[in-house]
Amino acid sequence: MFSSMSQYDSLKVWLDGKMVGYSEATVPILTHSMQYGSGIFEGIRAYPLPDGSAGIFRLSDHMERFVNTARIYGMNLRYTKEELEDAVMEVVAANGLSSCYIRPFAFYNDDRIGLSVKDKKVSVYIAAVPLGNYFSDKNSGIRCRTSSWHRISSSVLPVQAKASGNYLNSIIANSEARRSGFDEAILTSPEGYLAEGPGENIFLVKKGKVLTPGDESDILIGITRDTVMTIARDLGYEVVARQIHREELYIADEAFFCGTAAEITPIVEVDGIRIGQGRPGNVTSRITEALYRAVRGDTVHREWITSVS
Ligand SMILES: CCC[C@H](NCc1c(COP(=O)(O)O)cnc(C)c1O)C(=O)O
Repeated sequence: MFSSMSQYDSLKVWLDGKMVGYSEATVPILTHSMQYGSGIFEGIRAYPLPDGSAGIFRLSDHMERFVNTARIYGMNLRYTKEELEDAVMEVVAANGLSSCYIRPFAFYNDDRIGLSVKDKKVSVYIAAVPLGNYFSDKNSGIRCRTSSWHRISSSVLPVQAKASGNYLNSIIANSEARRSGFDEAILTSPEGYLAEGPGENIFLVKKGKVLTPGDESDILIGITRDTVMTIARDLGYEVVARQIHREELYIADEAFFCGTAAEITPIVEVDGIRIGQGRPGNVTSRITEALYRAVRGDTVHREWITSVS
């Protein structure tokens, strides 16, 4: 028998418009999205603000991507972006979490066998859970390997949609990296250009310039990536989004992942080759400090913060 106990049992979840206890939010085991990876989701962080309230970071941008992902897959969410933003705020408030990771999820809540999604009910839930560092050795930097699996191509699946099925590509790459003794994978395109991590976007620093794969790359257009590009420009760095050859990783002065869960995680080694000094670089540290201030609402970008008390 599966254990019904979970570390989240005390939490409340928003499910199809109602707040329910975590252990009541269950679905039949033959549910379509459990069988075929047809769910869609978001990952959002809230950080404690000086007044003790929770500051949800770039809520509107995340929920816009969520509704866009549903649109790409033709899923009828039955809720507007604004209604879902209110629901996110309700979940954070109901759980009294000033610092948390928020997971909106939409899925085909129907357990009839078969791939077709026609006439299948779409359910939406929103959970908020405590989350610390995504990588345990985040501060000292992580060791990565380029994956033997390429990033999914937008000719195969919509890479700008945050859909569960995309994460099989992420999982197989991350598993290969971990099995071979590394902390994370770095995925490239079939042509050998840099793409991103399994759950993160990637940046390089070279001669003071901040580089990241361009929007035309097969990557999820990350919200933290956009934040980092804005912060880097605010700090006076030239930011270049372009196609990046894999080998540019090996000669970079600095490299780092960014994402809602990963925040900014320095990369100090790739495929056994030390990046820069083999420790987090100065540009990475300056951007990290500025992000730390931004998510706590004490910089010019107050529009990024939605406060929930
Ligand atoms: C398991 C997925 C976790 C999720 N990954 C986010 C993510 C990012 C960064 O996007 P953003 O900055 O908008 O978060 C980039 N690329 C991929 C494939 C991602 O899954 C996260 O919450 O960070």
